[in-house]
Amino acid sequence: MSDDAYLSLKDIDAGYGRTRVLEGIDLMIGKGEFVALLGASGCGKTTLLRTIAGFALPSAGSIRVGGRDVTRLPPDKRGMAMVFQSYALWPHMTAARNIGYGLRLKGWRREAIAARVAEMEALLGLGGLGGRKPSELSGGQRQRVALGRALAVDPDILLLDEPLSNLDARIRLTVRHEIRALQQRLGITTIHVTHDREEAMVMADRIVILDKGRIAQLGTPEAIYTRPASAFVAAFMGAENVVPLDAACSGHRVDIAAGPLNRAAGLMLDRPAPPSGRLEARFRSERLELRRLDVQSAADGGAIELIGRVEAVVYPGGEWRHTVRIGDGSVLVDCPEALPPGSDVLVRVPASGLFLFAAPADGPAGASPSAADENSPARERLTA
Ligand SMILES: Nc1ncnc2c1ncn2[C@@H]1O[C@H](COP(=O)(O)OP(=O)(O)OP(=O)(O)O)[C@@H](O)[C@H]1O
Repeated sequence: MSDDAYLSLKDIDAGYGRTRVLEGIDLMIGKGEFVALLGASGCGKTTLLRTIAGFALPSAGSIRVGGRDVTRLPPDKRGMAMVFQSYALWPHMTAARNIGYGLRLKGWRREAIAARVAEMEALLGLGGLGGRKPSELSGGQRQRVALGRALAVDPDILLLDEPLSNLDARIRLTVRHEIRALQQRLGITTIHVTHDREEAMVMADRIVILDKGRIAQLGTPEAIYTRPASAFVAAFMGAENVVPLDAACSGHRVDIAAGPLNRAAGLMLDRPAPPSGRLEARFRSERLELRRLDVQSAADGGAIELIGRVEAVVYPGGEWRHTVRIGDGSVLVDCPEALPPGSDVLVRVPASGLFLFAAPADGPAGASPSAADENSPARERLTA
């Protein structure tokens, strides 16, 4: 995706008044691609979408579509259509008139509009509902009317601003698959703003992770999930367990010194290791092993072993979720069998599920040996 990008953003800065929201955004999107913009509330997702749409002007940079510079063009000259979070349907108009709204603005003839509206109603499963006002439709139906209005004008690019966030959880699951299937059938280039990680994962070809107005990572769902480029992306993609470790690293090799919170370990990573020194280790709560500390086991390498004590155990469904105190922090560990609170345990994290980053100067937010509770198993090992 380089020279043949269909939509290309080059060095975009944008904001409101003197507040800068987006900084140096470079983004290339291929024709027919579905890209999700994912990030925490306030990181600039909607601002980026509005800038692409032409509702906000960038203070620097350029936007091109199919080789044409659209940076200064008004929204209706960009060949794009947007579906808003609130749907923004006209309440006094029927579903059919809402769908045909953009066509009327373009001066289409009445019969041509009726034919196109009928086509959209059939495409979106709205048959028989065209005569209803938005207030007489369910949330999912309103959302489809909004989508119909956007697609009716046959845009080159479809922009979706959290269109599923007002739907209840069950309907969202169906609608996300419907939108993705429709997008693939029509082959329409689509940018979808969401703060729902799973929604981005199941819908998009590629995901852009935004952090404070900058692109933190851009890649396929699988690449971002399995190879997060930073501690921020790892945490955002669910690797929220964090412990500090001291390691000597070289190439892909990581040798972790025994510490109050962990046993010694030697790992070969499938990616280059971070620089030697204090590391921030991140991992998800799944695909871990939880063992009683007093049960002897042969260390088979390929994993780090953390020393902790079970504080709480709950059953959210599927596996038991343990809160394990490690030093003065805690991690969540899911496993098929429950170990009771108070159990001294080893948490095994396989190298394949471990993300290592240089620790920030002010230290990671997770467990720290310095403040380890006097009675913790970690402390016992330290003083043994
Ligand atoms: N019209 C505005 N005037 C001034 N500041 C604004 C305006 N709209 C948004 N902002 C600010 O710009 C920043 C980015 O907002 P934006 O709506 O793009 O974030 P977002 O990632 O879409 O958030 P959310 O997920 O909560 O919708 C926020 O700090 C927000 O307060």
